[in-house]
Amino acid sequence: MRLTVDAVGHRFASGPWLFRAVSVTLEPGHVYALTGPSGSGKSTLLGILADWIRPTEGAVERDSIDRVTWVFQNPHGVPKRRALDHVALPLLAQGRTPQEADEIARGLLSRFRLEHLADRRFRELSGGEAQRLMLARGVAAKPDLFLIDEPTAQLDRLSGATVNEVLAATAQEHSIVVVATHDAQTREACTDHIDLGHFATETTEASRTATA
Ligand SMILES: Nc1ncnc2c1ncn2[C@@H]1O[C@H](COP(=O)(O)OP(=O)(O)OP(=O)(O)O)[C@@H](O)[C@H]1O
Repeated sequence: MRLTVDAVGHRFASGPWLFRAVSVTLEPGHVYALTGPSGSGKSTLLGILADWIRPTEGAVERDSIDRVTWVFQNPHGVPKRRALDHVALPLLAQGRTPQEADEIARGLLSRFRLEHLADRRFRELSGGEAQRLMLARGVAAKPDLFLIDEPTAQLDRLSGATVNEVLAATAQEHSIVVVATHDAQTREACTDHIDLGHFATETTEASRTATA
C-alpha cells in the first residue's frame, strides 16, 4: 500500500496557485503532519489525497488505497449514543460479533485514554474527549487512508493537549495517516512532516501578502 503524489499543483478556477510541484510518497505506519499557513491549501490537498478533488496538475497514484476515513475539526457523534457504541459500530459493520466488537472497542477506548467514559453519552463528552473518540472510531474503521483535519482547532489548549498526547496512537501497520494542522504540538506528535509552505509559488505568496 502506498500513495504517491507526483508534481501536484492546484488552483481553483482563475484563482492563484495554492501550491505547485508537491511530490511525496506516503506509506503505512506513518503519521504525517501537513502544515502550512492558513489558506495554503492543506484541506485542499487532503481532498486531493482522498480523490475528492482532481489536482490542476500532476498525478496521485493510489496503490491499494480503497477505504478512506476523515475526522474533521468538529467531532460529529450521535448525542444519545454511548462512547463505546461509536467505536463498536464500525467493527460490527466489519462482521464482528457484538461481544467481539465491544471487546475491541474497549481496547481502543483505552488506547485513546477514554476507557472510563465507555458508557458516557456522546453529548456528555468534553470537546477533547469527543475528538479523541473520533480518532478511536477512525482507527476502528481500519481505513487504508486516515485523514484528520485540524483536530485541535476548536479546542482550548488543555483539551488540545490531550488530543495531541494520543495522536500517535492512530498509527497502524496498514494505514496511512495524514493530519492537517496549525498546531506546533500536533506536528510534534506526528512521525513525519510535510510543510506545504515549501511548495507555495511566488504568485501564491504575492497574493497572500496582498490580501493580508
Ligand atoms: N471549492 C473552492 N473553490 C474556490 N476556492 C476554494 C475552494 N476551496 C477552498 N478554496 C480556497 O482555497 C484556499 C485554500 O483553502 P484550504 O481550505 O485548502 O486551505 P487551508 O490551508 O486548509 O486553510 P486553513 O488552515 O485556514 O483551514 C483558500 O483561499 C480557500 O478560500
